Amino acid sequence: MEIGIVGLGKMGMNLAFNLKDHGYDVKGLDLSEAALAAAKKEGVATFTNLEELTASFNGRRIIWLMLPAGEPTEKVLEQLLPLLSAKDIVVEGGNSNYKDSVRRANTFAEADISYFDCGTSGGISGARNDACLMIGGDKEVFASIEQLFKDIAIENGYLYAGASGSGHFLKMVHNGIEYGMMQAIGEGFQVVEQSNYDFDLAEVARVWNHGSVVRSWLMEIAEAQFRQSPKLADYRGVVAASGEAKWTVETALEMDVPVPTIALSLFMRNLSQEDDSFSAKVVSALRNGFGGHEIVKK
Ligand SMILES: O=C(O)[C@H](O)[C@@H](O)[C@H](O)[C@H](O)COP(=O)(O)O
Repeated sequence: MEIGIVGLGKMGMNLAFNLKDHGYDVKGLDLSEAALAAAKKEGVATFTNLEELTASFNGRRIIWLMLPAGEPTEKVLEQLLPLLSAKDIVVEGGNSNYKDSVRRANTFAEADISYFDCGTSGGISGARNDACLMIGGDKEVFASIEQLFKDIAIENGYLYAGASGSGHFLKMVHNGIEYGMMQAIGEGFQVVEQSNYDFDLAEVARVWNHGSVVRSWLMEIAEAQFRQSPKLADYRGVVAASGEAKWTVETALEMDVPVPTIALSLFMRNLSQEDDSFSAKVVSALRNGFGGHEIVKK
């Protein structure tokens, strides 16, 4: 089966190799020469533009996008639409907002092109060997390409989630949960680290990974990181947020569903980006104003 991967970044490249391992005729497109060379070395046919990529198929095209969400994905989809034919298939595997996925699926449906939103989890190693996939789109067309998802996913690691948008909806909520779990692990280890005991954090993570309620992949990652850098002394506590937890909170607000843990986890990341927050300065000024409490000056 021929399949085109647009975007040979960390995720796309490994997905291409995963597909290659499963006998697919993989075609890769990227703007980076280094990425194209790396893909070619592993037997992926490489392309530098969508026209040539789409023209290279012998039959029904399956184009899998693995691009940063937002503008890059939107632009490529706009360019791709006129190059495809009825019955072709698009799989969008980035971290897109599910509302964008619904809109895009409707646009492609007008040209009789099936559009699947595919929430992809498991990081780089997942993309390479055993992905976790949440897929939204037409059920019958999904059945016709189900083997594709089965092949690249871990056993039991794919789900036909429902109508368009449902795949990215699930991935959005998944990432909200991810934020909450990571924040809780971070807070717990701060208490452990600042206690009067002389704990070896890697060893704490190790024992929690064996039989405890909180054993998990995240805890395994914590163990590995603490082994590399026992107190993370060379790290700064600055954490980015790509958008999905924010969408989870926005969606929950629209639905009147309380998500305090996910919301606070998101706010903690936002706060981590500020060296010295203005809100804390205001609180300090107010406290000084009514109580004469000391202001810590620069
Ligand atoms: O399930 C996954 O494999 C992850 O969720 C993955 O998608 C990644 O971690 C996010 O892109 C990071 O998101 P943040 O930048 O918001 O932490």
